[in-house]
Amino acid sequence: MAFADYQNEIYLDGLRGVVPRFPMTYDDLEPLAQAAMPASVRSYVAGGAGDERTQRANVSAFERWGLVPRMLVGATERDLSVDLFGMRLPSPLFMAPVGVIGLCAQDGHGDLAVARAAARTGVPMVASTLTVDPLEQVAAEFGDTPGFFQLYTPTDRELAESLVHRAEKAGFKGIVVTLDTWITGWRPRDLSVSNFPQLRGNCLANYTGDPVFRARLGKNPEDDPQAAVALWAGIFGNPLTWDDLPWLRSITDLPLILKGVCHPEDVRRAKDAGVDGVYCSNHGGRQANGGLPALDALPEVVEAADGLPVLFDSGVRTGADIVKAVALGATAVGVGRPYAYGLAHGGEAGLVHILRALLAEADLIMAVDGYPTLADLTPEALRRVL
Ligand SMILES: Cc1cc2nc3c(=O)[nH]c(=O)nc-3n(C[C@H](O)[C@H](O)[C@H](O)COP(=O)(O)O)c2cc1C
Ligand SMILES: O=C(O)C(=O)c1ccccc1
Repeated sequence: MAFADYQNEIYLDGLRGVVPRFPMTYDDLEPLAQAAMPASVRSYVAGGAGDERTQRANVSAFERWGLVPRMLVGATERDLSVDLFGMRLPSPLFMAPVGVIGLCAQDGHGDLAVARAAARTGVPMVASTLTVDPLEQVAAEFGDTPGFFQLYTPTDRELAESLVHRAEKAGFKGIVVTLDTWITGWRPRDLSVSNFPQLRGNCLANYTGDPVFRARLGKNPEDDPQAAVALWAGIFGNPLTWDDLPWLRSITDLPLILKGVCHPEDVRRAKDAGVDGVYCSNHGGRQANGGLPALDALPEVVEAADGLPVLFDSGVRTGADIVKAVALGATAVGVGRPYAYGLAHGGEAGLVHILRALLAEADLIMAVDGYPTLADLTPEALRRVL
């Protein structure tokens, strides 16, 4: 089935008097989703670092590129599939790791809903270390869609290894190590309400259920949740350096991807260290304000990667954005807030809708503009608008 068929489905429903339940644009979705979230979750999800200029710039960076249509191509059938670490995926789209996504669902089990949406759509989930439900239960919902585990590397190496080996055993197909969040950025929205969800004991199941974590705690986390949070806060952030990479590489044979890499020299060093992919992202503008939009870092990252897969996120809001990121060389393109909002507003069905809408739009743009495959989408397809 082509992704564009979603459009036909919606118009055919209309002939039966059925109007879509979910919004068709991010701008329409955002306020509805925010209204559906408790205030503490809303500020955490919506907010970013500083005055959020980088967060906004991530989005507006896409407006400075325009696709040039090609005619008489006959792009009646499109192929959006990609090869990623030897796996064939139906499209380049994936769901970026969002800690606290669990709390975005009305029933408080959003991680499981995301995993089920991944199974239904073929859009992979990168599951955060910070989930309401443990990684084993999340992975059990993936169906045939590959899933990736995002590691926040704790300072305790034995705990890090335990998390990675549990992820392997649970069937995850790759480990994404996030490098830009060993310390939390300055986030005025969360600071103004003095609320950081994890410090209130949320989304720590991967830790509290871990044998190494429990041994370190020396008692049942259930008996002393405050002690568990204190231990978590003490070991959460590991300021990794290049010297740690051989160890990280040695603890898994799964594809290893480094997230937060935006400088070409860092890409080259990552390659030398034997990683399988780099992930160009500025964490959706949540960590450091004043930064370059992630999209503007992408071309240099792709050049330095020199054939190594490049995952990308930060600011993707539309199908057009997916197409542009691919044209600039991304192998796979992630969304964060769009799917969190789809889930918050419409549950699993709302999330599936958002993914299908993004893919339908991307597919239809490739049809109209005459780029039938992702290989046709090169920087040549784009012009700078300003
Ligand atoms: C609420 C929230 C929580 C996040 N938690 C994580 C996380 O646990 N691990 C991680 O690597 N990135 C995390 N991110 C960053 C996303 O993976 C991604 O880089 C970012 O959301 C992309 O930008 P976008 O929201 O503009 O699409 C989080 C983002 C949001 C919005
Ligand atoms: O909020 C985030 O973006 C995030 O990934 C995170 C997770 C734990 C601590 C600090 C930030």
